[in-house]
Amino acid sequence: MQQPIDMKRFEQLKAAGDLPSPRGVAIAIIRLTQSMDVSMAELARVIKGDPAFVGRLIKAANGSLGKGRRAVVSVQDALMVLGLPAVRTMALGFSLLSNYRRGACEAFDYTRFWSFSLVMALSMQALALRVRMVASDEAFSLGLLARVGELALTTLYPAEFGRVLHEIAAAPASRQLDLEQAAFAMNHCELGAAMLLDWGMPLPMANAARFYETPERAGICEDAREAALMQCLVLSRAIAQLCLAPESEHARLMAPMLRLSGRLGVSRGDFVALCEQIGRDWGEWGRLLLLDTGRVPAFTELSARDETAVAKTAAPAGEACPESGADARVAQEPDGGRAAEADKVLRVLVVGATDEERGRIRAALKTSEFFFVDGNDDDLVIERAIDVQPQLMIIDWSQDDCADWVRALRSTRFGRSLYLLALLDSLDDTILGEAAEAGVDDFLARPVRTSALSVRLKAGRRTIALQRRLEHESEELRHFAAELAISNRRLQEAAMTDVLTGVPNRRYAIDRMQMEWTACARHHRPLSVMIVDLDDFKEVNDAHGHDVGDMALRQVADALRSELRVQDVVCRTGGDEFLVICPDSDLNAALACGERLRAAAAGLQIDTGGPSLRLSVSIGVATRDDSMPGMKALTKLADRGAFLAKQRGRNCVVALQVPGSAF
Ligand SMILES: Nc1nc2c(ncn2[C@@H]2O[C@H](COP(=O)(O)OP(=O)(O)OP(=O)(O)O)[C@@H](O)[C@H]2O)c(=O)[nH]1
Repeated sequence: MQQPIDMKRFEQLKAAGDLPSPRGVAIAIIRLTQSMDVSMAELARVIKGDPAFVGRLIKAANGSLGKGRRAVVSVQDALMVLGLPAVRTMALGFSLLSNYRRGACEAFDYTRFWSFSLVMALSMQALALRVRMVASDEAFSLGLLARVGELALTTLYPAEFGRVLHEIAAAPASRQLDLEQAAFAMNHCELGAAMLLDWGMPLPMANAARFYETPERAGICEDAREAALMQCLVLSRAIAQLCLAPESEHARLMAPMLRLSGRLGVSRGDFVALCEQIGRDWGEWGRLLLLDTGRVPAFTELSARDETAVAKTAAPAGEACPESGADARVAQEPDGGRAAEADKVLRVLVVGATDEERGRIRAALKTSEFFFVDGNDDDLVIERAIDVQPQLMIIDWSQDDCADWVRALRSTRFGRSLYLLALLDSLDDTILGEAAEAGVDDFLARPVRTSALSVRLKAGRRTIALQRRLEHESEELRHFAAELAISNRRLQEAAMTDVLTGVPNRRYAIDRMQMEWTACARHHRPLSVMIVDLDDFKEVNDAHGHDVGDMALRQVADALRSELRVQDVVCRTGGDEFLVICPDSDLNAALACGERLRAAAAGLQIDTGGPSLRLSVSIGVATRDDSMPGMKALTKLADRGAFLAKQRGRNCVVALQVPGSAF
C-alpha cells in the first residue's frame, strides 16, 4: 500500500505532540473501544461521564437508523446501534471539535471549518443510507474528519498556513493543495489521511479522504466501495460548499451537485429531499454542538430552477452529453422522489454495439437510464462502470480484451452483483466458453433480433428485481436483528439494575466482581471493595414510613455514585447494603475513598415532610492480596470490616488489613 505521506515525517510530527489529538473522556473511550472484550456496561459508564458526548452519540445513532425505526434513547442502545469502531471515531471527532474551536492561526475561520465539516458528516451519513457503500455512522465520522489535515496544518504551522490562505484570497484560482505542497512539502489531504489511518480508520476510508479533493489523481480504483466512498465525499463537500456559500452563488453550485448525485444513482427528487433533511439536521446539530450554522439553502427551489434551465438548453435525446467525454448519455431521470417508480428504473451501461443495436436496446428498456461507452479502452470501461454503477451491462463481445475486463469487474464487490448480457458474433464453442468463464450471465447471438432481445432483457430484469428484493429483505433482516439486539440489551440491563435506586444490582455485582478480580489478578493490579451499610435504617422506616426510607436509599445511592471515579462502581447488594468496587485502588486509596463516601452520606438531608432527616453509614474496606483464594474472601473481609464499624459505634470506616500489607 502506498503511504499517504512520508511516514517517518508523520511519526516525527506525532512525536512532537503538536498534531490535533483527542482529550479527556474521549481518550478513555478510545482506549476502551480498542479492546474487544470491553463490556457495554463499562463503556456506557465511561461515556456517561461526558454528558455532551452522550447527547451527540444518541443523536448520531438515531440519524443512522433511517426512517421509521424506533428511536434510540439510551447510551446502551446507541452503542448497540453504532458498534465500537463508530463510537471510537465519533469520540475522536467530537473531542477534536470541542478542543479545537479556536487556534493560533488568525486567518483560519475555525467556526466555519467545523460548520463545514458538520455538513459533510451529515451528508455522508445521509448518502450512506442510500448508496450503502459503508455503514452510515462510519460515514458520519469520515465526513466530520475528512478535512482534519487542514486543522493539523493550522496547528503545526499557524503563521505559514495563514500566508497560504492570504495567497488564495489574493489569487482565488490558485490551488490550495499545490500551495501547501510548496510550503510544507505535504498537503492537508495527505496529512489528514495519515492521521485517519493512525487513528485506526480502515484504508479505503483514509484513501477516500486523501483523494476526494483531487479524484483525478486517485487513478482507476478497483475497489467499488472505495470509489463510491470517494464520490460520496466529493458530493458531501459540494453540499457543504453550497450551504456555506452566499445566496447569490447557490444556483451555480446546485447544478453540478445534481449531476454528481445522478452518478451515484440517487434520483433528483430523492437527492433534494436528502439535502432538505441535511439542512434541518445541520441546524439541530449546530445547536447541540454550539456551532453557528448559516441559513439553510432552498434546495427544492434551486432544483426546480435548475430543471427549468436544463429544459431550455436540453440536447435532443441520443446526443452526446458534454461532461461524459467519449461516451454519450441519454438520461431519463427517474421521477423525483417516488421511490417505487425509481425502483423500476434500470441503470444500463452498453459497451460497444452498433447504433442500430443501441436503438433497439433503448426501445426494449423504455423507462431506463442509459449510458454508453466505447469498449476499446478497458481502463475507460471499468472506470465508467464504477462511475455509473449500472445494474445491467450489455457488452459487445467483439470488442478487444472483453474477457479480461469482465473478469476484473467481477472481482470487485459491486461487479459481482451486475447482470451481464453479451452480444456474440457467433455461437462458437470457444467464444461461448470464454464468455461463460469470464462471468457473463446470458448471451445473444448477432444479428440482434428485437424479439429475442426483449426475451433476454425480460429475464435479466426479473433477475435484477429478484436481487433487489433479496437485498431489501436482508436489509430489513439486519434492522430487525439490530432491534432485537436492542430489546435483548434492554432486558439484560433491566435484569442487572436495581429498580429502586437505578444502580446495578447484586447479580451485576457478582459478574463485575468476577471480571475485575480476574483482570487485576492477571495484571497484578490492586483491587479494593467496600461494604456500605446504612446505620439504624430500621428506625428510619419505623419512624417515617417506607416511602421516606425508599427516598433515603435513593439519595444515598446517588451520593455514593457522585463521589466515585468513573472506573469505580456502586451496586445495591441488599436492603440497606451497597457494594463498591474500586479497581486499581490500594488500601490507602480505598480508605480515603471510603471516608469520602461516609462524609457524603452524613451530609445528606432527607426530606421527610417535616424536619429533615440525617443518617449515616458504616463502611468496611478490604483490598485483594495474593493469599486470597477468590473474590468471596475479599468481600467477606470487607463485610467483617463493616461489622466492626457497627460495633465501634457506626458512622465510621474500618479495614481489618494494615496499609502496606496488601498492595
Ligand atoms: N424503605 C425500605 N426499607 C428497606 C428496603 N429493603 C430493606 N429495608 C429495610 O432495611 C432495614 C434493615 O434493618 P437492619 O438489617 O435491622 O439494619 P439497621 O436497622 O440498619 O441496623 P444496623 O445495620 O445494625 O445499623 C429493615 O427494616 C428493612 O425492612 C427497601 O427497599 N426500602
